[in-house]
Formats: sequence, structure tokens, C-alpha cells
Amino acid sequence: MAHINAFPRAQGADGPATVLAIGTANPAHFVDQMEYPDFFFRITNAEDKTELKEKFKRICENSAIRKRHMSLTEEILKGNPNLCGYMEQPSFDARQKVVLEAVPKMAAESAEKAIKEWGRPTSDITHLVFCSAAGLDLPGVDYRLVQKLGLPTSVRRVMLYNVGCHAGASALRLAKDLVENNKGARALVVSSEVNVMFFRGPDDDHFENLIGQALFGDGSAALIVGADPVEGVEKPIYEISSASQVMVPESEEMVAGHLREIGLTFHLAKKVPFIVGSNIVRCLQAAFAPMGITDWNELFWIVHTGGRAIIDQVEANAGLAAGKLAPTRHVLSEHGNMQSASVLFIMDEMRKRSAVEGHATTGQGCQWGVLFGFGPGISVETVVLRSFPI
Ligand SMILES: CC(C)(COP(=O)(O)OP(=O)(O)OC[C@H]1O[C@@H](n2cnc3c(N)ncnc32)[C@H](O)[C@@H]1OP(=O)(O)O)[C@@H](O)C(=O)NCCC(=O)NCCSC(=O)/C=C/c1ccc(O)cc1
Repeated sequence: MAHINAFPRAQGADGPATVLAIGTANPAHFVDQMEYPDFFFRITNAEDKTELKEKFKRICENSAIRKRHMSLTEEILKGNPNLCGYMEQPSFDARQKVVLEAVPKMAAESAEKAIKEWGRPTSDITHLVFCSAAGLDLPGVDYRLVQKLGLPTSVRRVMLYNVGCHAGASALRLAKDLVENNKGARALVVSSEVNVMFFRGPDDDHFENLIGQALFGDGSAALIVGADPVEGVEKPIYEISSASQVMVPESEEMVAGHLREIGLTFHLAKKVPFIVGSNIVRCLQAAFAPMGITDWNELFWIVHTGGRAIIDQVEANAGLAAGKLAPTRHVLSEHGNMQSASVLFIMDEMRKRSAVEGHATTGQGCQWGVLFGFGPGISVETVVLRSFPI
């Protein structure tokens, strides 16, 4: 019997990775941001903390958020009072119960929409990249998704669990490498995020908790990523031209999350917006040097909806014209901070808005675009996108 000396190497694609479809989903239940302080202090039995409530109102008013979708309803919170204290009672089991239902449900919903837009059979999906900061369980949500969507059992799965808010951009980076190095590959990229792990009542001494309670919303987004689109069948929305990641020096303690019996505790320094903003130009220069672009207003923009102050700092540091961050601000307003799903929602908003406004490309008329993901570390993901004609 003849033997081979080396296993044949995978053949790469001819062209770069492209986004071929996008789908999004949210829980039906949502809260009005201006009414939320009353609800939050009532449901957590903290009506007597009047000063804290006034502070929370100021945070909500300054958040530039109109509404946020949430899996946690009043009924669930009333049935699980341990979720409403600050740190007193173990509540992990109650949180996990909600998470294990909500995360795969939303994920399947967004994925079904993306697959429908893509227009090819699920049997053509070769890879699955799933990310979430919630839902640690085995087998994981990736496995559940294969079952729910009827994907081939041979689909090659990768999980990005508990990475943080930059995971949506990390997933794009990974999907790019996967499809460019495997000819004909089609990756389903799914992010599904809930704020159940860190919902908790207010505390007199921990203001950063209030920030978290005011900003986060639930959502899921799914993309199909593949190179060499099949003409007449697949319609590319964006090219993923490059993807890079940096750790901001000496920022380890700025944004951190710790999983405890009482769920996920997180830490958030006041200077996060300043730190993120002051690193933006350095990342832009590195990413766009190959194209010779130095005017950041030539780009279309997608920025993680970490918080209004972060978006303001990015806008100011890059010297952006009014309206450049309109799709980002719209997603912040309608959904809050959906962690890793936020940037994927803005990709969807960007191409839809471009069509409605009559622009020539999926990037509001621009050829090149930038997508920024920010998360614990502080980690910054910079993804260069290229639009397609509409
Ligand atoms: C919309 C904000 C929250 C408020 O708007 P503002 O115009 O800055 O308003 P103020 O400056 O008047 O702030 C309102 C109040 O909030 C207070 N505040 C303002 N940031 C702070 C602060 N980080 N601490 C504690 N008090 C503050 C601020 O002191 C002030 O208090 P007071 O003077 O009594 O009204 C704005 O500050 C903002 O967008 N901040 C950025 C929020 C931010 O860093 N977001 C990143 C989120 S990432 C994250 O949390 C990740 C968590 C996570 C981690 C791991 C995981 O696995 C998953 C998740």
C-alpha cells in the first residue's frame, strides 16, 4: 500500500473574506430608559435610596439610550428575589436558568434570518463561530445551535466564551482567517448576549454597578462569512479587509469581570472613555497605512456602543464630522450596550441606512470603513471593512 509523506494542506480561497448576510434578534420585552429608574429601584426594593436614585436618573438621562431589550421581565425578577439584592444572596442558579434558555433562543433567531438572506442551504455551512459572555454550559450553545438549525454535525465549531465586549470583532477576525484559508468555506458567526449575569440592585458604595445597570441590553446578531462569492447566488455586503488586536498598556484594571456565586461582577474605571479615545488614532494609523488614508472622515464608521462617553471620545479624537457616527448612535439609542453583538448590529444598520439614504455603497457612499471593538484588557479590535456598490 502506498503511503504519503505529508498530509495535503488545505487550499486557500482566491479572494478576501466577505460578509454575505446579516440577521439580528432581540427579546420582545424592552424597557424605556426614562422610566427605568422608577422600575429598577422599585423591583430591587431600594426606594429608600433616594440620592442613589437621583444619580441613577442622571446616568440614564446622559446615556443617549431610548430603550433596551431584556430577557429579564418583572415576572422573572419577582419570582427570583435573589437577583435583586446587591451581593447578599447566591443567585448563580437562577441567572443560569434564564441564560440557558435566552442565549440559544436569540442566537437561533438571528442565525435563521442570516441564513434566509444568504439563500443557500444550511448543509453548505462549514464553520460556526459563536461568542457570548453568558451561557457557560456543556455541550455549549454552539452545539445547541447545530441542533436547532439542523446544521451538518461535521460543522467545525469554535467558541469564544466570556471574552467581553470586543468578542464580536474577534469573531470577525477569526472568521476571516477560517474562510480565507479553506477554499469554499462558509462560516456562520453568531453573537448572543444577555445582561442576566450582572443584573443586581443598587449599593451605596458601588457606583460602577449603576453604570452597568443603566447601559446593557440583550441582543443577538448572526453573519454568514465566505470568500469568493458565488455569482448570482451570493451578494456580498462588506469585505473584511484586515483585522488586528492590541492590548492598551497599563489598563488591566480598567474594565474587568469576575464570575462569582452572585453572578458576574464587573469593574469599570471612570477614565475608560478617555483611555479608549486616546488610543484611537494610533490604531487607525496602523490599520490604514497600507491604503495611505489619513483623513478619518473618508471612512464609514462602526464603533462599539460601550457608552455615550466612549463614542464621544472616539468622535473627538478622530476629528469626525457630525453624522459619521449616526448608525452607531442609533444602535446605542435603540439597544444600549449589547456587548459583542453591538458592532454586528451596526454593520446591519449601516448597510440598511445606506440603501434608504440612496448612497452608492453599503458604507454610506465611502469605500473603506473601520469597525472598533472594545473590551476588558483594555483590548481594542480594529477591523478594516470595504463596502460594495448598492
Ligand atoms: C453614559 C455615562 C455612563 C454617563 O454620562 P456622562 O455624560 O458621563 O454623565 P456624568 O459624567 O454626569 O456621569 C453621571 C454620573 O455617573 C458617574 N460615573 C460615570 N462613570 C462612572 C464610573 N465608571 N464609575 C462610577 N461612576 C461613574 C459620574 O460620576 C456621575 O455621577 P454624579 O456626579 O453623581 O452625577 C458615560 O459616563 C459613559 O458612557 N461612560 C462610559 C461607560 C463605560 O465605560 N462603558 C464601558 C462598558 S464596558 C463594561 O462595563 C463591561 C463590563 C463587562 C465586563 C466583563 C464581562 O464579561 C462583561 C461585561
